Amino acid sequence: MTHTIFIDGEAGTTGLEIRERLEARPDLNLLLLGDRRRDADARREALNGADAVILCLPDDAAREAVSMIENPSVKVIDASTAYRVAPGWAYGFPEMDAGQRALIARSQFVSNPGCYPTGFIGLMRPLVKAGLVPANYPVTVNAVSGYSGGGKAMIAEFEAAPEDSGGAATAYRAYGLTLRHKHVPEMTKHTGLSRDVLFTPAVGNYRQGMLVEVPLHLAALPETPSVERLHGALVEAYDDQRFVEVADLEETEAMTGIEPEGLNGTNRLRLHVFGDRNGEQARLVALLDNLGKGASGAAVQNLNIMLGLDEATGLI
Ligand SMILES: NC(=O)C1=CN([C@@H]2O[C@H](COP(=O)(O)OP(=O)(O)OC[C@H]3O[C@@H](n4cnc5c(N)ncnc54)[C@H](OP(=O)(O)O)[C@@H]3O)[C@@H](O)[C@H]2O)C=CC1
Ligand SMILES: CC(=O)N[C@@H](CCC(=O)OP(=O)(O)O)C(=O)O
Repeated sequence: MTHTIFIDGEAGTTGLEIRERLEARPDLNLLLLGDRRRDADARREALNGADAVILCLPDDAAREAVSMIENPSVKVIDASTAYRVAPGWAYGFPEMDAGQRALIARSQFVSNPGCYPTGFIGLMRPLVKAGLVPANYPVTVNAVSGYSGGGKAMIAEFEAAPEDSGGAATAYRAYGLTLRHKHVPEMTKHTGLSRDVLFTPAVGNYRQGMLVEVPLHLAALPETPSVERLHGALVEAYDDQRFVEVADLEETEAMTGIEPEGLNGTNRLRLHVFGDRNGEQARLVALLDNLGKGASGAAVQNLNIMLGLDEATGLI
């Protein structure tokens, strides 16, 4: 059986990556609008005629697309921030809880997680659930992303020829300085924290890949958990998961650095627990491709789950 898929936003950064992952699949038929992709009538027809639609649009355009869908049998995956904490939408992070995959499978509306939240929730949710980090703990999350995270506009900024931009793009930029980044609500809600996380993102002068970090003073946590205990909680949470892995402690102890491009082109998320020798501090670090498990890879994984296909089809 062939399923018909429509990607609204097919020519954007996320849309193009999804298209690449789906185009070669014989089990799927892609509906492409080409030059008619901004035509409201063409979009409405495609949005209601496909078996599944993936919205790769800015938030307002995603809300508009959802309002056009009248066919209750169309499965909807939204890659934007619009519905990530909205009632009636399942959060598309299948590994985050034992029942999440089944919830995604039976939902009509699934919101694809943000790239930074995928790393952060992956690290923190099991620790909060295990009681190692209290729900009201003041958590800080520091992160760096490649510039493709900012979509077409940021790619154009960073890849502009010097003669067009008046000089080379910056090497590194801290942003989100008002501390009200759009990812804070989903990061807080889906880890089970009661206090907004303090999020300090940055963008570097490389195309894709990201590191998401949480530094912890272990003595400030109940029972001063050891690095081994934090690591054990993560290992237990992701046992047998294909796309989420926890690096061995021996491996992390031998590492002298970690680079954000290490999982590019994959749908994988790797979690590390670094710690000091006295067991007083830990540095949790998630590595992922912002366009892989952080966006397009995750969308394809959710699509497979929602259509009842092998979850790994078309993914690395
Ligand atoms: N880049 C990333 O790493 C990630 C992105 N996301 C989210 O995915 C969504 C898409 O982001 P991204 O691919 O980076 O963005 P881009 O800017 O690269 O692409 C956006 C696409 O949306 C289309 N579009 C914009 N406005 C409208 C509209 N009013 N009606 C119809 N189409 C419209 C554009 O069409 P046209 O081609 O005609 O300009 C373009 O194809 C965003 O919500 C973003 O937050 C989520 C996780 C990671
Ligand atoms: C480098 C950069 O600008 N990154 C984007 C996040 C990309 C992303 O995850 O998009 P969603 O918001 O849809 O999740 C930002 O911080 O807004």
